Amino acid sequence: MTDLIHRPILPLGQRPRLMELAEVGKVFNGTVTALRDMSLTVHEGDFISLLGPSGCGKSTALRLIAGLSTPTAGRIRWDGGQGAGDLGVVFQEPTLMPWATVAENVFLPFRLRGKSFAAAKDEVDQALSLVGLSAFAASYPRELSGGMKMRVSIARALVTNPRLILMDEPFAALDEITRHKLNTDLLALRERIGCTVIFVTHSVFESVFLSDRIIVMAARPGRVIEEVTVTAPYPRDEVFRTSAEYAAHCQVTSKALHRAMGEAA
Ligand SMILES: Nc1ncnc2c1ncn2[C@@H]1O[C@H](COP(=O)(O)OP(=O)(O)OP(=O)(O)O)[C@@H](O)[C@H]1O
Repeated sequence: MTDLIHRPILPLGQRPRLMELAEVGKVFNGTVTALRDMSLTVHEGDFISLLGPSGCGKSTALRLIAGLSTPTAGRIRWDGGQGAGDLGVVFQEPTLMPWATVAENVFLPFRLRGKSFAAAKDEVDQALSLVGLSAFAASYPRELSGGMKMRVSIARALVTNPRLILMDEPFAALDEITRHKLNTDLLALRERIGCTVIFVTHSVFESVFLSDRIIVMAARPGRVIEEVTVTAPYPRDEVFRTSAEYAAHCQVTSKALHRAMGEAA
């Protein structure tokens, strides 16, 4: 079986640069400044959360990085250039094709590139195994719970072995227990394949649990206010979630978010 590449995750400060945003801005219709002057360097292995109130430009930033929208100012640059399959995207809705099986849904990024199912089967099997859904390859989305649908969406995002996975509030619509479980599983997945993630969330608790870097943003206009580093080591699990260390990081991040929300434009 072709292995999805395992990329080693180096300690913060030693990671090679993957891509960067340099003074990136987005103005809609010449009037709405969705994002102003965002600079961010992403390193291989980073788990970065974009955290902020509604309207601070989190989704806009993600869409710009995904190439779904073009900046009106600044530049986005990938070290070594950006190739096909370098990006995987997970949205809040799993956006699965209801008429296709789980395996066919995960195969989609390859189908769009003209690859046959037979040629991609190893990767599809392995992605499904990574999200714990091997037994459901032949099932249809309607047969799955909300959490399982989201796992399919994650498998689809990582099946091409992307250098960067973008996740836009993927667990926001799920109940808290499922959300905690998927948070833990996402970190376990990261340990196994060494992926780089940019994750959009409204939740201080979720951002601290998952990330080693939290970019705190403010609205009107959308902009970065400060960066919080979460130094707690990985792997993180339910023990970490109930630890004093976790509570302390949540407090620091919460204060940063309050500063961001209190700032005048
Ligand atoms: N296509 C668009 N046309 C006009 N304005 C837009 C468009 N997309 C976003 N905006 C505006 O840009 C600002 C930032 O929106 P964005 O969706 O990036 O924020 P967000 O932080 O992701 O918010 P939420 O947490 O509510 O999803 C908002 O004021 C929004 O109304």
